[in-house]
Amino acid sequence: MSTTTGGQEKREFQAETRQLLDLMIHSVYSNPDTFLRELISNASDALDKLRLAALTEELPGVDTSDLHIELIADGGESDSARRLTVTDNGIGMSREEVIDLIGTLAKSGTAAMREQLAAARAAAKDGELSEQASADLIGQFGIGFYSTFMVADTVTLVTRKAGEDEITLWRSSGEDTYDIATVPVAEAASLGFDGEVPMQGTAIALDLKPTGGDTDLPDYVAEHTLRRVVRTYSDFIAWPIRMAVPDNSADEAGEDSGDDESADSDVIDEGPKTKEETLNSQKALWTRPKSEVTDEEYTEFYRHVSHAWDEPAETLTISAEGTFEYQALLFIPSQPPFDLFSPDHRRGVQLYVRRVFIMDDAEALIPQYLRFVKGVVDAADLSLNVSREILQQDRQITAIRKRIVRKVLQAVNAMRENEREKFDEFWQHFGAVVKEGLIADDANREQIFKFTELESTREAGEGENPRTTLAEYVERMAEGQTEIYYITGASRAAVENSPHLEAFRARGVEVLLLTDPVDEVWVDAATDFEGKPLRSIAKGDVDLDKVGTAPDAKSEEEEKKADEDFSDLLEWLGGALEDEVKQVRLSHRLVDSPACMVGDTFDMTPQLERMYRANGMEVPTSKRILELNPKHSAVEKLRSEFAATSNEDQAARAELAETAKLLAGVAVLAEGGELSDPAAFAKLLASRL
Ligand SMILES: Nc1ncnc2c1ncn2[C@@H]1O[C@H](COP(=O)(O)OP(=O)(O)OP(=O)(O)O)[C@@H](O)[C@H]1O
Repeated sequence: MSTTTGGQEKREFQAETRQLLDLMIHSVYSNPDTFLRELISNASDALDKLRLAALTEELPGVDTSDLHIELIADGGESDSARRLTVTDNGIGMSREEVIDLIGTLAKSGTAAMREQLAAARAAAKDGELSEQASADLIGQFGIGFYSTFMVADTVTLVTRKAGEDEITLWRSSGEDTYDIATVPVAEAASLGFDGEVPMQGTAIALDLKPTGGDTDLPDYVAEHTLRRVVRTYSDFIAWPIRMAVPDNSADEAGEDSGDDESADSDVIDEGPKTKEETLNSQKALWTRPKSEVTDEEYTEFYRHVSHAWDEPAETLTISAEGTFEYQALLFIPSQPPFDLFSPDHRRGVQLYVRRVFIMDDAEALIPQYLRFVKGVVDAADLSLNVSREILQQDRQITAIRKRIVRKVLQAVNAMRENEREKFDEFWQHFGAVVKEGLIADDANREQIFKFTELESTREAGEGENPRTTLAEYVERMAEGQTEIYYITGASRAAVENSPHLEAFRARGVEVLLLTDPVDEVWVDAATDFEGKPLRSIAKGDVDLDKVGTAPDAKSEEEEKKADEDFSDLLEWLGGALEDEVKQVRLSHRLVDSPACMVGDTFDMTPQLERMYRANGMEVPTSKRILELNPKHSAVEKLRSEFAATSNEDQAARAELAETAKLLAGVAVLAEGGELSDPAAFAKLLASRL
């Protein structure tokens, strides 16, 4: 909803944005300093974009001679009249961009944000979020511009998009609405902004909250505070961050200053003399040796490039000289972004060419399965005009990507070997993503397998890792076992209780329990490990005769007899259930359960079919095989009743067919599957109670 008066409007924030603002204003985030990092980071991006636009001649004639960020600290008349303004002469924003980017939360984040906020509120006492819960939320969504409301009562943004003749003012005190006004440049004064209107770029003026009281905020117009915050969080920013500071040099220079001194003396009456100082060192972090950079500097740089608020789990530096000269500074995050599995997730690292920013999210540098890796690659020999399409085919980029992949995989492996807890967290957050590499990256599959940890039926001892690598699994394989057994399914609880496992359990044979959706796919792509085939225990026939130790091994004669005894029943059932299953046979994998469903070796599992369908693909439903346990009383009863009746007795046969359908339904439920017609099954079951 909005009210319009000419170019001026009062607009309401979206519900999510309002909730977020409320969170910002009413819960004190543990580190209010970060608002300045966010503003400087945005300003730096705006300067990068302007320089790039000028380089690629999108915006010819734009002034890039003195691109910089400026902090204007105004102590005002009293504590409550202090104002800090952050300006940049970068790309600026159009009115629409201000509404879209500043007035609204990033679109991809809104739904996720809404859910998380609701969940956090539901979990909180009286709907009030704790400091930690707010910090977690802020941390996950990286709230950028809105963090200004931690320190300011009113925020005013004035901006002019490069190449446009309008200036837009946006103002809000973080409640339900914001004001927005757009005027032609010539009428900038009519905006009523009581600061300097930028003729290029953006100015963000913060009318600061008082320093005393409950909030206990630092004084963000004090020189020492601003110096400290810039040094701590933004030292590496490539653009100068300037501020006017008291100039004592004139006093020290004494008479030598001559004419200048007397010229300046006119100004002295207006207040103390100041000079512009650059507060940051501007050193690109990736050009500095790792030993000279502190962890804090890396952390802040990581937060700048990734728009994240967590700590990096690993920091990797790569440097190459010779034919392809480049440097890379890469990070493995400790927390996953909320959209890691969303198709909109932006992948890739920033690309620079000789310190000049070229593009964000250069996906050609990182494969999809390492999409969580963030950072910078600075390549010496690329054209500044390089496009995404060209990057995809560039030999140098291919070589860099290969090296990055190798380095990241090595780092993950080292983490597993040396830092168990860190690896556990990494695997919990990113394991399912890395496993996509088992499908997509044949060349590195072996390397990925080294640290791919999977759940299994093995009972881990106290303090032991409950997951296993394939190499560890192979070492423990039972006597006579030549294949790696696994079962896939929707959850551990579902697969763990699946009837398919019974014979394996009885023989003490370990089975991998694979419950990530991606597992369904990589097991088909990576058909073996160290020459041992991977084998689904829910597909094909299993022959466990020579594997492990059977508690009640049946002799060949016994098996032959069972086959003979059941052959008529099985044949008849094949016909009676032909709409539901493609075959009915006796099982070698059941011990306690009466029946289970299996697929043919190359059939898709029902979960995989569902996954493909969820992704909009058309997949026919493949019929499965019903296996019966001849030792189970229900199956034995079915056999004897079948033997005691004839085909002529239609009512009796219909009843037997129903019993078989019940068994088939039970088999699906037991593996945690979905019945094709639950209502019919329920009705049938109820009629037998
Ligand atoms: N000084 C600025 N100049 C030009 N555009 C800006 C400026 N500040 C913000 N923006 C635009 O507004 C967008 C939103 O900024 P905001 O800080 O809220 O989020 P962000 O930086 O994109 O990401 P995150 O929320 O993850 O920090 C930016 O992406 C940018 O397009």
